[in-house]
Amino acid sequence: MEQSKERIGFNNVSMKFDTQNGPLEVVRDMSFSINQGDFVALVGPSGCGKTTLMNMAAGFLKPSNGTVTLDGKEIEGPGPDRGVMFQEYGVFPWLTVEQNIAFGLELKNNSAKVTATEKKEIVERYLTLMGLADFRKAFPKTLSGGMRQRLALARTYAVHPEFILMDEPFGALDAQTRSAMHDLLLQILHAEGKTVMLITHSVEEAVYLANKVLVISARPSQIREVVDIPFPYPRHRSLQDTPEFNTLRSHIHDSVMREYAAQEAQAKSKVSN
Ligand SMILES: Nc1ncnc2c1ncn2[C@@H]1O[C@H](COP(=O)(O)OP(=O)(O)OP(=O)(O)O)[C@@H](O)[C@H]1O
Repeated sequence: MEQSKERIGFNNVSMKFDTQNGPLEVVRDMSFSINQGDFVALVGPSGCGKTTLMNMAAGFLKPSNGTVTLDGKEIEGPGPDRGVMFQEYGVFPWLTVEQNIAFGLELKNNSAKVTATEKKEIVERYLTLMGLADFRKAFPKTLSGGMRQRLALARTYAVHPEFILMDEPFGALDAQTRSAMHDLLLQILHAEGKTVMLITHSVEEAVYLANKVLVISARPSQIREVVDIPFPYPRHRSLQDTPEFNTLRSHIHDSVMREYAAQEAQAKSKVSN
């Protein structure tokens, strides 16, 4: 499939929530495309509406106005083509580590015909890749936050979704594991050619992983800036030490900080009114 074909489209999307304090306009008339093979990272101030946008792509929320489409058709609900990983990990506490990884494959079993042997191989592969092999029989509550996050990553990757939608997937990891998980994700994408939407608070992570970074404005959110990240894949960690990487990182960082300041100013003016 050609690289530039639109897969997920946000078309004049607006979102208003009814809250105890009246209507809250979270997203205003936003349009952007996620094309085949894109890795799109969304950065912006806390509470600006990034998770809301991801929920729309996942099919958990419908916009108040406008449409979110997949291959030109309006998204009506979640589907196995979109693997979603939320901030709060998304692992089932009543299943062991290996049962958690196998869970999505069992669901997929009906449609995509994963045999029992293949399922075992996939589970083993991700237990090893995520450093969880010694904990296969453990329940999530006995794992550290970082291990639970690795388990959630394993669950998301194991079902081989066409799209990976991730909300702060690496937030609970220590710096070394985070770095290893970045490289693992890049490897998987390189091998399997997926399309990714990532929400992150780390500008460095966004620039290292993505080919396009969207800077989202203070609420009501709009796209403040689209920054193309020109570094070819596969990428290596040494990229992060180059002047080109640092120039992009500081540019995006400044842009995000301006939006933080705008959001703070908005909040202060509400308090003083
Ligand atoms: N179902 C809902 N009902 C009412 N308000 C909501 C609902 N979902 C989200 N909001 C509000 O919409 C705003 C945007 O929330 P959202 O979680 O999308 O932001 P975010 O950019 O992902 O934040 P963060 O970076 O802190 O995770 C917040 O003010 C939140 O309180």
